[in-house]
Amino acid sequence: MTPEFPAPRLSALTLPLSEVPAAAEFARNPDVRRLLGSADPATWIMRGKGIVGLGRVAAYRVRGGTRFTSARVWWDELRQDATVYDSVQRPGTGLLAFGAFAFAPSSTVDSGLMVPELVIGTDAHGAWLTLISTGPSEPTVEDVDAAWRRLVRAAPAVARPEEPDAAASSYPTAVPGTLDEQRWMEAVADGVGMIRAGELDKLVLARDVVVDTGRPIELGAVLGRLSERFATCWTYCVRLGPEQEGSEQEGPDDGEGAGRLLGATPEMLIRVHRGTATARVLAGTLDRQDLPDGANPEDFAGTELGGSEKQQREHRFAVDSLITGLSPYADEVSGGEHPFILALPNVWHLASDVTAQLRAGVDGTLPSALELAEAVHPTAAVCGTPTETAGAVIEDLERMDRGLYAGPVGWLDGAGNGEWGIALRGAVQLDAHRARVSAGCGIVAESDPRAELAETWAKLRPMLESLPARWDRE
Ligand SMILES: C=C(O[C@H]1C=CC=C(C(=O)O)[C@@H]1O)C(=O)O
Repeated sequence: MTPEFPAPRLSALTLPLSEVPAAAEFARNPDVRRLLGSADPATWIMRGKGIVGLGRVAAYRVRGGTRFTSARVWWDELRQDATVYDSVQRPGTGLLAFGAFAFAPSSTVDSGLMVPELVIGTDAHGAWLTLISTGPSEPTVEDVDAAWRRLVRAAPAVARPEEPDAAASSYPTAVPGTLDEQRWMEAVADGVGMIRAGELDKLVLARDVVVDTGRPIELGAVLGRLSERFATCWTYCVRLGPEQEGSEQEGPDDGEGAGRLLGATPEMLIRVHRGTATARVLAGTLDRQDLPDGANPEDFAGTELGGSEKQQREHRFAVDSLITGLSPYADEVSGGEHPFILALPNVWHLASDVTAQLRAGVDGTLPSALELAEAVHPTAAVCGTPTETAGAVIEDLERMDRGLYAGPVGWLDGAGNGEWGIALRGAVQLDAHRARVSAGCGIVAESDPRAELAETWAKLRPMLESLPARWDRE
């Protein structure tokens, strides 16, 4: 596919936020959630820290089996030609792109990268701002000030979204997407049959629903709600371009926001910070709504998840697939032997944190976060074991193009650092007020279709409850 722009010549200037006069008020409380009211933000936020991108200076969109490689080639060219002035020098400073990649090589949905004009980042060490512009001349502090005034709408306080409507628990506006509930349970039963027949060990089957919120989706409110309620997840949002999945018309009249991917994922596919790779693998789920009256939540999760041989096995497949993908790039991979229980507001998961010290390749460079995302995607948390068999069975049984759901979403910088989550617990906007929301479940020999259906609702809930949110701007 032709790039939206060929790799342009870019210049980037990164400064500590405290050196940007126009950002003085924001710098006193640099919680990046305060930026969510700006137009069309790209986000990667956890506990109020992370990265927000505004505006765009370049984008690359691609489909097919070489989508990762093509995007890497484009990014390499762009970063080699760029002039970067970076006085902060931390992961995420200097040149940066947000990106999202389709789950399957056969997807007809675009994958790609997009480079924002302004990047505001915070980590444990402080806050910074990067202005990226086209052309070889160094951006000045005046340029940064002007871009801030043009692009940023900093709210005085963190978004305070309304509590969801009590009626929202019945999800009156969510209608089945590709398969209705009955047909999806039949697909799960078919999958269980194939596993029992020894055709594969594990399979992740997903389904989609379409939500019409009945009023324009207020993006800042939705992201604000997700990032507050799911503070320990990564709130992601990226729109690669105007003509994407769900666009019913082509060109500038596309439904507003069509193709935007957003959500709050608990699963870190791969993070690379200065030569160390980390991942948070999740598989094995328990709905918090299943907690019996009067039961102790920790004890219940410990017994039902930690003590379940079925859940542990489902989890092990996911960890093993991650380690297999990562091992060729690392001297040592550790973690995953003793899964822990991750408590989220809607569910508990079995979780493993895996760490690897990366090894330089034959060209003497360390693998980048995007290279590793390609190497480990798709893990058995979203596909199955063996990977190729599971991928083919998924296409056959789900009967849908997953699009960006369950693919890598995140960011990368010019030094190879980056964070790529798995696009779970999210939605793709179809137009101003409709979104497609997807969720899936790991299926093993003992899986029960009705229980798996209930699990998909538990995983759909975060988005379904967040979409209709309004933002109290007072
Ligand atoms: C595939 C999804 O979740 C994965 C991540 C955590 C737990 C999972 C499970 O227990 O099935 C899934 O592997 C999803 O949220 O759509």
